[in-house]
Amino acid sequence: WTTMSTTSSRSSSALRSTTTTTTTTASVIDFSKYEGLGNDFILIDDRDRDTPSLTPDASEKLCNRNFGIGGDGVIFALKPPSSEYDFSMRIYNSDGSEPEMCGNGIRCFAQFLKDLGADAESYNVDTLAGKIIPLMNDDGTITVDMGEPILKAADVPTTLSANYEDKISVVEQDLECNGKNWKVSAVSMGNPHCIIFVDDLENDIDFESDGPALESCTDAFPAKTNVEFVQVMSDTHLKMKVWERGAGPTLACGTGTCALVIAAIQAGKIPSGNTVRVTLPGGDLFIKWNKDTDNKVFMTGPATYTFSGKAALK
Ligand SMILES: N[C@H](CCC[C@H](N)C(=O)O)C(=O)O
Repeated sequence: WTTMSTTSSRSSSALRSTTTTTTTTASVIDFSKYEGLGNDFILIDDRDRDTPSLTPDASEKLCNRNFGIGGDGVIFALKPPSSEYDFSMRIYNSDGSEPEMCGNGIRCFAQFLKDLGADAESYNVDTLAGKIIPLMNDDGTITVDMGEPILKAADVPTTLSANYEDKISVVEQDLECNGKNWKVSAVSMGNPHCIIFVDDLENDIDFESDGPALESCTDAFPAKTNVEFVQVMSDTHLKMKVWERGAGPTLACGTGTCALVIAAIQAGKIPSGNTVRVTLPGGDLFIKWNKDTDNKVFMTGPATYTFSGKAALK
């Protein structure tokens, strides 16, 4: 893909014009855009590769909403590491950092595969958070087996002390950050989440200030963290706002929604055993934690194609 720009100049001695042609050659990539409750991703078909075809830096540039395509991250569909899997998924956040997993992203990933012609009902996907299994529902939603929550403090990772159930879970522990004292719960879904329960989402937090401060509170979260502020509406309905690690304020966070339901149950704010509706800025997700059986977390929600195109790599 080249742009031809010609400039002509007229020499003082003659009216001959000289044309110099400059060409700007940049490689061009094919992409598709998908979103899950407004958490939007650039999807790249790298199914013939083991590793992403784009660097974190190129991905960050593509996520720029003025100078690039725009997105909360770039997701790569890669060949599987073994016959145990159908595909591998890798993701870069919009700041170029690489998280272990992405809940809205894996639904978009599954829809992308379906639109590329894969016709399975479910997929075994290899991720940095382990095996994740999206199931395509007849109504167009996607239910994802997100695996088991990670509650052991050292594995989240968090330095906050464990204080619950065999002293492995971090539930409503004290943390001072951004000049405020917080009650923090810490859960990982492969990626770390700092969960804070508030009485009033709109008035109890200074989101644009508290969010980034907690995200980067590496004393408590050595790998930084996603931050979910949660208001309990009923035993089966929660409301949340999310400040994501490496992406900032997003309209939805699937792993964060799973994590906050786990934290709400661990903290005794809602009973276990139900499917919980979580209202995010971008819409609702439905979460079920099989706490007393296989300990797996299931998330159900939409994944929507928005557009495809070609983009210049800068
Ligand atoms: N920003 C997250 C990754 C994306 C997670 C979120 N978009 C989701 O839907 O789970 C992190 O650095 O852990």
